[in-house]
Amino acid sequence: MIKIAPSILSADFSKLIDDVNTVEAAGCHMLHIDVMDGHFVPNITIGPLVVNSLKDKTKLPFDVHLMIENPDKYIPDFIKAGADIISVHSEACIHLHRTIQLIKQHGIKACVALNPATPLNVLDYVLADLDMVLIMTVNPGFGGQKLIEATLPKIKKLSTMIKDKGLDIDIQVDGGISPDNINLVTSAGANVIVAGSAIFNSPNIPYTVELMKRNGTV
Ligand SMILES: O=C(CO)[C@H](O)[C@H](O)COP(=O)(O)O
Ligand SMILES: [Fe+2]
Repeated sequence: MIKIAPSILSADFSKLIDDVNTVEAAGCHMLHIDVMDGHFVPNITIGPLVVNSLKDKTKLPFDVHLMIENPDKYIPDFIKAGADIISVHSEACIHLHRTIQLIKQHGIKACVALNPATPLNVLDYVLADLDMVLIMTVNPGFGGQKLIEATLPKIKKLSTMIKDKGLDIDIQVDGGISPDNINLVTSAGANVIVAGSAIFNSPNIPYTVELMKRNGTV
């Protein structure tokens, strides 16, 4: 079964909790929270204070996508704020193994995100420690971009790698995904689908979520 993770990057921040309640009622599975620092990516979004303010207002698990330099410094703050799974970018981690252990020591799930140009072999010696791998299908930094189709063979290759090793690891994809192209990523092997603009800019969010589930079923 695929899981839908709406990205609040495209929500209306002036009524954030209403938008969160809408996607929860629409049957989404987790809340994707994009954290950007203006250094690792050319955009600035939200920090632990905002994450914490949402925590007791929804039952959705918090999937925190850290697009920041030096993530080790902020991981404990995001865990205290309510993160249930944290994604760090391999490109931002000098000591990737240590960072993964830091997340897991706190008893939450760990995920490594890879930019479109980053090869899968950065995962060679850490894959078995992960709960999820995030394959970016756009260059991180902004919502509303077009899916880069060159990332599709990478999803497929990762799916084969995971099966060949007998591991149980989710494959998340993020960027440019809509009801019209979700089948491309799910048929390649992705099972956790992030969507920001396709969901929050939709005039009928429950219908769009339903369509994503239906079109994404392989
Ligand atoms: O991590 C991200 C951008 O760096 C966002 O999660 C992603 O872009 C979602 O937005 P959209 O579905 O509109 O592409
Ligand atoms: Fe994201």
